[in-house]
Amino acid sequence: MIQSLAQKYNRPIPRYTSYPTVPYWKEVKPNSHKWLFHVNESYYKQKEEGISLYIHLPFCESLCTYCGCNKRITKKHELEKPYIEAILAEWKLYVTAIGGKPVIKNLHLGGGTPTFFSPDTLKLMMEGILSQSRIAQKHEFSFEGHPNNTTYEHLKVLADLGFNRVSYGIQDFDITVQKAIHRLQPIENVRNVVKWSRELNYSSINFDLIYGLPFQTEATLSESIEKLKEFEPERIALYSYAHVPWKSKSQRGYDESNLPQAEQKINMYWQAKQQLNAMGYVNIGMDHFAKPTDELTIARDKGYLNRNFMGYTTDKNELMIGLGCSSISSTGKAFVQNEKTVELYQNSIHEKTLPLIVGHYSTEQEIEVAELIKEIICNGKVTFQHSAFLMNLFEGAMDSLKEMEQDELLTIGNYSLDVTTKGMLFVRNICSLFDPVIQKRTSDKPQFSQSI
Ligand SMILES: C=Cc1c2[nH]c(c1C)Cc1[nH]c(c(CCC(=O)O)c1C)Cc1[nH]c(c(C)c1CCC(=O)O)Cc1[nH]c(c(C)c1C=C)C2
Ligand SMILES: C[C@H]1O[C@@H](n2cnc3c(N)ncnc32)[C@H](O)[C@@H]1O
Ligand code: MET
Ligand code: SF4
Repeated sequence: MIQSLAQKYNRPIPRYTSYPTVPYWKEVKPNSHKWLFHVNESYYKQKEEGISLYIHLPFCESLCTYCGCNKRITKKHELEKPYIEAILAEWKLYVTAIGGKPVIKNLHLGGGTPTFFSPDTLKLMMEGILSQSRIAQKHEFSFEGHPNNTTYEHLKVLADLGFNRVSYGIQDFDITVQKAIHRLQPIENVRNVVKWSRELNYSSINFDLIYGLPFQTEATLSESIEKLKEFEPERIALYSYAHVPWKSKSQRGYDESNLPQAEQKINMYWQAKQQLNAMGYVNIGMDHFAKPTDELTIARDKGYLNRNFMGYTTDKNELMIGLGCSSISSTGKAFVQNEKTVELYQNSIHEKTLPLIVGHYSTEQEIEVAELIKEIICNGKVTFQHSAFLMNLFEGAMDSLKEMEQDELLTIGNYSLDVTTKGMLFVRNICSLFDPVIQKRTSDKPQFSQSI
């Protein structure tokens, strides 16, 4: 049954970390005055609660061949200083435009590999950021650590600066898979970083895992999940491998016959889900798991689970400022993305101009669709009764919805939908029914990963 569903629904579909999705944004080289006007407007609405800050730190010493992130592979640590100087200069441009020290509620260092940077450089960067900000009382500061190069000093320096969450890229414990993805990562390294994180009182540890990597099977994935038991991470992101060789050149080296296909991926996910549930983890959205006491589970239960460019979050802030190359900023209805390469990013900052390459200002209808998609992908439950426009969308999708109901992916109510547990695996397909852009899409040009 689930096998035939794989064939039927496996299509290129966005991951819906925003709506509209980046390839469909309309503004090329957005005007920074107009963007900053939107930032100010959004900032004043949430001046007291605080904003989210994302800082992209792109360098990695070694290339993992599956990687779809924006990164620069290098061993030149002399690149660290000029990069953080640009980050601080970019923050200053925002602080000047806002005209005061913004309160920061959520802060995330992503990558690339933040722990490529020395603890001293990270400290310098964070002190620079925080000297021009106020930290919200109940703040969440997190970073992505690579188990192979995160040191006790990194964890200590960041904990002293207010960091209380850490996410480790695990991907897979299996040695054959690790060889195939060019990422040898002894479990001993994971033991060390987890032990230090606990000693330093990080309140939440996340593990990133991927299913669908070369040579993975249900059996190897099951063993890897067994292995993570000893670490008791509060959260687990179990991502579906996004095969996008037109975008990530290193993926072109994969022999596609070694990659698990859609049906096998579904089986892998399903088995991993059962295993994680048996260990006490709760499903959150399409690819996250969390302990019942974790804030992510509480957010889901209380209905404030959110989704942004980093995936699922508990973050309620409307304004998210992204610093660094390729970073995305959003006010909820206006979006911009920065220059993608380190050089173009730094050049623009040296000229004291925001390095904006694309952007988008949503129409009222796009905001309605964005809210709808967020409800479906976060809560698996949605009503269309808010407006005639949404009711129309619902009616227009009726044939496909009925088919999905027959496939037990959802149940249809009175202008409402409920996604089933099985349907959560196909939630990108469900969302895409209400995405006019995808419905109308005719181009053969590859743009998104397959939905499974
Ligand atoms: C936690 C780190 C981040 C991950 N992704 C992003 C960050 C900061 C940012 C990001 N991810 C994507 C985009 C493009 C816009 C969009 O589709 O909404 C941005 C700016 C999507 C994306 N991410 C990956 C790929 C291959 C794509 C392309 C879209 C697709 O076809 O799926 C790789 C990847 N990065 C992260 C994850 C979890 C992931 C793949 C599952 C983390
Ligand atoms: C930030 C996280 O993004 C995930 N990640 C990076 N590249 C990919 C990809 N192509 N497919 C799925 N997940 C990916 C890794 O799990 C990493 O830890
Ligand atoms: N680069 C780190 C790792 O692979 C963080 C996650 S990937 C952006 O472990
Ligand atoms: S997975 Fe992490 S370490 Fe590996 S190349 Fe991507 S960003 Fe760098």
